[in-house]
Amino acid sequence: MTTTAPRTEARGVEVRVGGVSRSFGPVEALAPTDVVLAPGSFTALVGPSGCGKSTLLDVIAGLQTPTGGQVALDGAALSGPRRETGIIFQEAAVLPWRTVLDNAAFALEVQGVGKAERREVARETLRKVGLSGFADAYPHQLSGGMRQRTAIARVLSTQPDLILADEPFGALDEQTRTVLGLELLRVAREAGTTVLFVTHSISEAVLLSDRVLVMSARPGRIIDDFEVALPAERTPDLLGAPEAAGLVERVWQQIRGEAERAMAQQATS
Ligand SMILES: Nc1ncnc2c1ncn2[C@@H]1O[C@H](COP(=O)(O)OP(=O)(O)OP(=O)(O)O)[C@@H](O)[C@H]1O
Repeated sequence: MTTTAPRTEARGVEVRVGGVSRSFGPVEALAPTDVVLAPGSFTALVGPSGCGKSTLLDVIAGLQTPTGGQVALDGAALSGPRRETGIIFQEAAVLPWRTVLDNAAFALEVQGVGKAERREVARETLRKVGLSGFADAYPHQLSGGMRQRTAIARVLSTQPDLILADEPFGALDEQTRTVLGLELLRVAREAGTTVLFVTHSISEAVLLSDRVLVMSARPGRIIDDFEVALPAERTPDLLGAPEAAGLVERVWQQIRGEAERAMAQQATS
């Protein structure tokens, strides 16, 4: 089973979210939110459905302009999408007509990197995600987990300083998502990348993260911030440890009322 690499010197970016809010017409998705993500940290964001998690991620990605407030990366105000930010979605973003290798190299191709160089980098990232043996395969020949690994390899090929992951393993079975989550944690730590990770699974949040942020029902705001005091080397059996089980329970207690509130909201809106 995959274990976690030791943390290296962080080369990730610092993310400073200052008073960021976002409305869609009359719908206030995100209430003014402040949060700082330390360089190289791995933070999970949990909260009830529709509370504004994806909205916050999109704002940090520069894909949505906040209604109020500002995002600063290493002190510089964010004004739109940037190539150093890698985004991983639930549905593996792979191009079916390209091989795994050329999918992994795709973002570099868009950036104008020459064929030999981008293929070399892509081979290296495929090795990191355990897909070297499938470089010449096409996505339809892969399992869902392998397709998501390909999408992750594509993001890693660009050597991002920030990875934003929006329920990246939500479509996968429990065992595969645990393996892939630990892989993502390992490669992010090796590279010192800052990660913000949205998940509906509290145990996944606890297993992978340094910190778990809990959002309220819409309009979303961060109502709790738990430090995950588990050993740096993460393995699935850690979830059985009393510290982890206790933290899962505390996060769940915090989220439960919000989930009920969100469901009541959705029933009436
Ligand atoms: N483009 C949009 N136009 C109008 N409303 C939107 C838009 N995007 C999001 N919303 C609304 O903003 C709120 C927050 O949505 P968001 O997708 O950020 O929530 P979420 O926490 O990521 O949800 P889930 O966990 O179900 O994926 C929801 O009420 C949603 O309907």
